[in-house]
Amino acid sequence: MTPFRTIGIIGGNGWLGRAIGHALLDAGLIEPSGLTLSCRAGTSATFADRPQVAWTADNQELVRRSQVVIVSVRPEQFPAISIDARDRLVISVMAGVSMETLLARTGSDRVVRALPNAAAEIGRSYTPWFCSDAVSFDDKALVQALFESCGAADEVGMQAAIDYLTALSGSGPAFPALLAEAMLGHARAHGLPETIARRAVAGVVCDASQLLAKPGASPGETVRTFMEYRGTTDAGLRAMQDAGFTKAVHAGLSAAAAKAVSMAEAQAGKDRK
Ligand SMILES: NC(=O)C1=CN([C@@H]2O[C@H](COP(=O)(O)OP(=O)(O)OC[C@H]3O[C@@H](n4cnc5c(N)ncnc54)[C@H](O)[C@@H]3O)[C@@H](O)[C@H]2O)C=CC1
Ligand SMILES: O=C(O)[C@@H]1CCC=N1
Repeated sequence: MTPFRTIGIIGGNGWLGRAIGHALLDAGLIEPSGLTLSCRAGTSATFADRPQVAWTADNQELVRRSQVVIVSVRPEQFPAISIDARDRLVISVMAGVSMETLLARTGSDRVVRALPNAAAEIGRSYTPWFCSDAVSFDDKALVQALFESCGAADEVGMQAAIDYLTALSGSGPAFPALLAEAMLGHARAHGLPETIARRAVAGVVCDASQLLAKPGASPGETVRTFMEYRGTTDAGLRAMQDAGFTKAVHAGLSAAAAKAVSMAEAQAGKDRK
């Protein structure tokens, strides 16, 4: 199935742009000759194994060649990009750039605000997306297929949910990394050999966490089941809670969500000036 004939990724050389490009090609959603990527140098060794993929430094040229335009530059790089993308389906994956800003700066009325995460690189992103009124039923099916090539995806009906989820699932891959780093530091301080410490931490954070992916699994029930042993895990969980674990997680998510909102307001403010 190749539902897209032409797609362009502005910032196709970046972490997320590259991951999306690879996912689309690997899923067979686009032929290499239908994919155009832009970067400031105008060429890159990325996708060298697929020489039909086109590179350009000219983002308007990318728009000209593409029915679907994905914007994947950093939010602070977006104001420097001047494109007229009317009649194109525009998909932004940028954190903290509002629908209103995207509509105003791209000239398109068919705009999607999506928030994948870094696990797109391994086909395991969770990507919520929100769209403007003019996005058609067929466009929506394409957007869902596009992000399912990177993992799981859901349309959400409220833009505010995207700002919130920017924090929860967009930034999310960094949070288990922080937990793993804290565990590693503790294991090292207890004299564990580095290899064993790393294997033990990966065993917990990457492997044992998959218990939560079992059908019907519930994080709350898992915690309660462990606590019922009144043993080592219960002692550990209680000490973590007493030290403010849940409070720290909630504070982190609130700070990240507030940052997404303030970034969007700052971009909109620049447009009003
Ligand atoms: N990396 C992540 O985990 C996630 C990133 N995002 C969003 O995705 C966007 C991209 O993030 P990353 O890929 O991580 O950043 P990145 O810095 O790796 O990639 C951005 C790319 O855009 C290129 N670029 C900058 N200006 C350009 C221009 N005028 N024309 C063409 N290319 C240009 C840069 O050279 C770079 O290769 C950001 O807005 C970020 O908020 C969203 C969710 C997760
Ligand atoms: O940290 C950031 O701003 C971006 C958005 C989500 C992940 N990375």
